[in-house]
Amino acid sequence: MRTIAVLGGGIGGLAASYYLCKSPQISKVVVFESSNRFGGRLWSTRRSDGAVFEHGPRAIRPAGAVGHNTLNMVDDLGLAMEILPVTHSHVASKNRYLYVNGQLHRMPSGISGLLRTVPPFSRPLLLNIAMEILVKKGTEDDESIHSFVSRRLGKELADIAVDSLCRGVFAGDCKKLSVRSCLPLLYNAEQRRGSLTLGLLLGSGPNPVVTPGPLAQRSIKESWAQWSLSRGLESLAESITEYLQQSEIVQLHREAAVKQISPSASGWMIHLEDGVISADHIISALPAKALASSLPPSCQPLIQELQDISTVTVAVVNLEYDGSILPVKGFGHLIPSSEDRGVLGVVYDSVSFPQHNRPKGETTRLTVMMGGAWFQEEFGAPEAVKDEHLLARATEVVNCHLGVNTAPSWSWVTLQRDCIPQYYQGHYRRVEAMQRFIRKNNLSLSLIGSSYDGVSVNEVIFSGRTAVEELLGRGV
Ligand SMILES: Cc1cc2nc3c(=O)[nH]c(=O)nc-3n(C[C@H](O)[C@H](O)[C@H](O)COP(=O)(O)OP(=O)(O)OC[C@H]3O[C@@H](n4cnc5c(N)ncnc54)[C@H](O)[C@@H]3O)c2cc1C
Ligand SMILES: C=Cc1c2[nH]c(c1C)Cc1[nH]c(c(CCC(=O)O)c1C)Cc1[nH]c(c(C)c1CCC(=O)O)Cc1[nH]c(c(C)c1C=C)C2
Repeated sequence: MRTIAVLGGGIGGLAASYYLCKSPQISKVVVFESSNRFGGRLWSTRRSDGAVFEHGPRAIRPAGAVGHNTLNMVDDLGLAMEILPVTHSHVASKNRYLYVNGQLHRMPSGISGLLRTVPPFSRPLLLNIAMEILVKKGTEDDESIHSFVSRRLGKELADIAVDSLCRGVFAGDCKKLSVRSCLPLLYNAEQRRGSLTLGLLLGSGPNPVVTPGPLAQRSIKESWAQWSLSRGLESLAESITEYLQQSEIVQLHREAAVKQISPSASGWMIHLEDGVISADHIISALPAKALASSLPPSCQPLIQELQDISTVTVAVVNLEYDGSILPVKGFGHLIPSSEDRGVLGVVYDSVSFPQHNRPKGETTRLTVMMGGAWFQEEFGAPEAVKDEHLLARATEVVNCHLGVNTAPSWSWVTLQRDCIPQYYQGHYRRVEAMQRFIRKNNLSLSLIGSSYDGVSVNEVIFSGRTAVEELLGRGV
């Protein structure tokens, strides 16, 4: 008879609860979420005319073990009918742009793109790739992404392409982010094969294996590059919530902020605003700093490591324009920090997912993402920044980069505060130290969510599954 408390009702906490309630070994699962809704960063607006806008994640990758795992869950939840796939041959998969020197440049792709000199790069990228095989293996146990890529592929690629990609995934600074924690595939390729090219061709070590179910098999057969859901990605969180509500062993609490957790003879006492609940084990899916502020002083070394995990704030501005206004078609464009520090990129949502456009009359939906690691220096303190200022900057970018001089017919500004953890150099050591502390002190505590081993929705869901498997493996 075991009670598991799940702290945090974002996709990480929901996924862990989903896996827990599939196990006959568990008798009770109690989920605590501080806000009035589940889903955390998964947040979709469904307008009454049928249009859908994402204020958080907008597309999930189907590939690999973590991608198959999420699709297996989607299938199990009965959401397969709602899936919106984007195949590799779709224009949104083929075309991604960089905005450099005041112009949009299509990112090189395919063999022909690598053989030619494609601006903004000054020579064919195949040369960088060919030379990479000859570069000696690094000696550091971790390195910034910028330093790693400069060393192996050249400074130009690091300054433009990799700088932009880090902004388009982590909203972060590639000179601070860790290659080992953010791009483990590339780090392992160098470690195991001495080269990225060889590592990617020959494989670079064991990966988790997940048997693809029918939907994941369909994604392979049809060559999907990304997917969303017809009612937006928040419906994944809503479906898990509905599934959990039907389970007799799950209790879901909204507006239930965890204030303090303290050890007890059998596990933990969880202190809320209006009461105390006991649990045998805690799965924390809280942001690292929120967990740090709840832990007892006896956990000081763990508290310190958790507090030291930085996060960044992203301003997300959804824009809708009447008509078809884009000069190019594709996923969107990224902006390197050398071009504009404050604006990270623009997603052309209506190209990837036209199904989310309102059904009547042609419209274009865009999302401008701003801030990230540069938020404070560009916009000031997040609590003081005005929505009108963010909206004005976003529409100015659309005008300047895409030549759109009409005003949007609809807009929405969201400030996603402290939303993407930054895995700085040495992050892997921090995670190892936290796990060591938990083991050494026999704490009945699992850490999941985006603060530790991957920020994508797939990785966060997989972290929930792994924690539950480890817990059950210990015979809880
Ligand atoms: C703008 C943006 C775009 C993104 N785009 C993509 C994308 O395209 N594809 C992709 O795969 N990923 C994307 N991501 C990343 C992904 O969405 C997140 O990393 C992931 O959703 C994080 O899930 P989580 O459960 O770890 O954290 P969260 O969603 O932050 O959940 C944590 C939960 O804990 C709750 N909480 C906090 N404190 C307490 C407390 N004291 N007591 C109780 N509850 C508490 C919070 O309210 C929250 O609900 C994006 C993220 C952002 C911000
Ligand atoms: C401009 C800012 C951002 C854009 N998306 C995100 C930010 C901060 C957040 C984000 N995007 C992706 C992920 C998940 C990563 C994963 O491993 O699945 C997250 C957290 C997906 C993604 N987006 C881009 C890339 C290269 C990736 C990685 C996966 C893939 O190759 O599909 C590029 C990209 N992101 C944004 C734009 C405008 C853009 C490129 C044109 C928006």
